[in-house]
Amino acid sequence: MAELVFFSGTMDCGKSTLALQMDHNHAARGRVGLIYTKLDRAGANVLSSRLGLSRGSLEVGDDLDFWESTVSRATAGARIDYLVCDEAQFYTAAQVDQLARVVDEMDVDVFAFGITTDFRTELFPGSKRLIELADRVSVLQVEALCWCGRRATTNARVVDGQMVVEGEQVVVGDTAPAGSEVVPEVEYEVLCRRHYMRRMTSHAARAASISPEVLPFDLDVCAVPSPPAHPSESTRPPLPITQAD
Ligand SMILES: Nc1ncnc2c1ncn2[C@@H]1O[C@H](COP(=O)(O)OP(=O)(O)O)[C@@H](O)[C@H]1O
Ligand SMILES: Cc1cn([C@H]2C[C@H](O)[C@@H](COP(=O)(O)O)O2)c(=O)[nH]c1=O
Repeated sequence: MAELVFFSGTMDCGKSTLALQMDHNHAARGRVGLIYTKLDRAGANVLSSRLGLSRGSLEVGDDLDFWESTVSRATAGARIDYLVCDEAQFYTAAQVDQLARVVDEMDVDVFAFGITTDFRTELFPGSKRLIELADRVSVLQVEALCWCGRRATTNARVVDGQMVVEGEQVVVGDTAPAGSEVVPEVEYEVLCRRHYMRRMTSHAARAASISPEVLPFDLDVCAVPSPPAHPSESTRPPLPITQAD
């Protein structure tokens, strides 16, 4: 029986890589699928992974009706066993309903991939509907890590070097590679919840650790360890929020 599965996680946890692997594995067994994505960083009609793999794909526009499109392809004689749907957080709730209908009425598997929450820690519309409707929600096993070494569960947006919590929900962008000198206008950084709440990006933590103003505080708290973090970090006293801003 076909399934609607939502593979979810933070940015940079391997979703697009898994999407390409799922397609590869199913195609290798003779199944026929369609690959969809929306607003991939690499441009329209491409599903790309940071591991360097990419594939041509169908671009999802707001006016795409997955049900109509799948029915018309099948009616024209195409065989469709599964749909791979990347960047599904950007899909509309109606499109997720259409995907569920494709699963239930056409027996086509739908493998959807996307981040759950935006830079404000609020659900994206597509992810919200997928969590509501999916047969399974699978959190990716590869954990993206916060700079402190804890598991990252949030996606912070950094504009001109400052973490922001207001703005447009959709701004296509990338996470900064470690040690990168070039700072784009908008980038993202995955953080653990506690450092998200304190607005403590790796850059802010590094700045705090070298600022003379933090000298009266426990410098160890402000130090920027290279992951994995010191195991005792979870027992350290919390940094005052004012220091993180
Ligand atoms: N140079 C590299 N060597 C090994 N793994 C890498 C490298 N670059 C990226 N990765 C892996 O790729 C993951 C990001 O994959 P990607 O599919 O682009 O993520 P997502 O779609 O979730 O944003 C990283 O978490 C890391 O595990
Ligand atoms: C948090 C957040 C992210 N985005 C964008 C940034 C990227 O283009 C994609 C996520 O892609 P990935 O393959 O999972 O890295 O989403 C956004 O538009 N708004 C946000 O709040």
